Amino acid sequence: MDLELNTEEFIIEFRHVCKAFMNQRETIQVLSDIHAKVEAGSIVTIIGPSGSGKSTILSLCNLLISPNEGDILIHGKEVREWDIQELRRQVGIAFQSGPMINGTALENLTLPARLMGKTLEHPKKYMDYVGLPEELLSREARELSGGQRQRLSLARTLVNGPSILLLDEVTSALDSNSTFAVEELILQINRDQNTTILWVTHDLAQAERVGDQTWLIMDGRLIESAPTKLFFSEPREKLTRQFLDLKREKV
Ligand SMILES: Nc1ncnc2c1ncn2[C@@H]1O[C@H](COP(=O)(O)OP(=O)(O)OP(=O)(O)O)[C@@H](O)[C@H]1O
Repeated sequence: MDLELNTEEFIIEFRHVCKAFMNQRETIQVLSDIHAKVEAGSIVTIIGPSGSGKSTILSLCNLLISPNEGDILIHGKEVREWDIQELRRQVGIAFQSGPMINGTALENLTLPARLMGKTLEHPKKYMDYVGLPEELLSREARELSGGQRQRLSLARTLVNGPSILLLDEVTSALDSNSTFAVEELILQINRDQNTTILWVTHDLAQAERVGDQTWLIMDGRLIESAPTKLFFSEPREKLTRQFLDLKREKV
């Protein structure tokens, strides 16, 4: 993995970002005036009700979709000014479903390197990182269990040595042991390489365990952004207190 230490203070900046989706009948406003900064090397956990716009925030950061209004700066440069391949090398993304191409686990793992015209030197290292046995490399990716596929997907994201990692519910398909192992792995990557992480999760305990900063998104708005410990112990906003109370009642 490349070791690229970030030296700037803020690695991601959202400047009054709005996103709407249009279908034939209507325009659906999904994000409204998201204005926030992310410190280099930090882990931001993003929580909020289903459909509130959390995944949309991630998709904007590596230009899977574009904002309708506002700017998103990555390393100080607006996303739409980036060379798309370079942006996606810098900004890795991993999803809950761990989508795979047809082929072996090795072919999946080496895909990002091959797309960059490179060879992946030590595939076993990545398998070790994510707690998968080397023997799985020769297996068809579609034959792997959901949990194994997720870990492979995460390993594949790490191959380019991204300075930013976007994680969308990456542990929700895993059992609790695997969840802790993957969390530990992600924290290790964050520590070792100063990787900045935006981590969408439904699991409040996880958000509290792993976050430096936590954001609550509701109805496409950033309701509260605070250091994680404070966010959970002394939330400022009434909506945050209500959301946390509701979620805790359900546990
Ligand atoms: N490509 C799209 N076209 C139209 N609507 C979309 C599109 N992507 C997302 N949406 C809508 O935007 C809203 C926010 O979706 P998003 O996936 O960001 O929410 P979320 O907070 O991540 O939800 P969940 O926690 O359930 O994953 C939803 O109403 C969703 O239906």
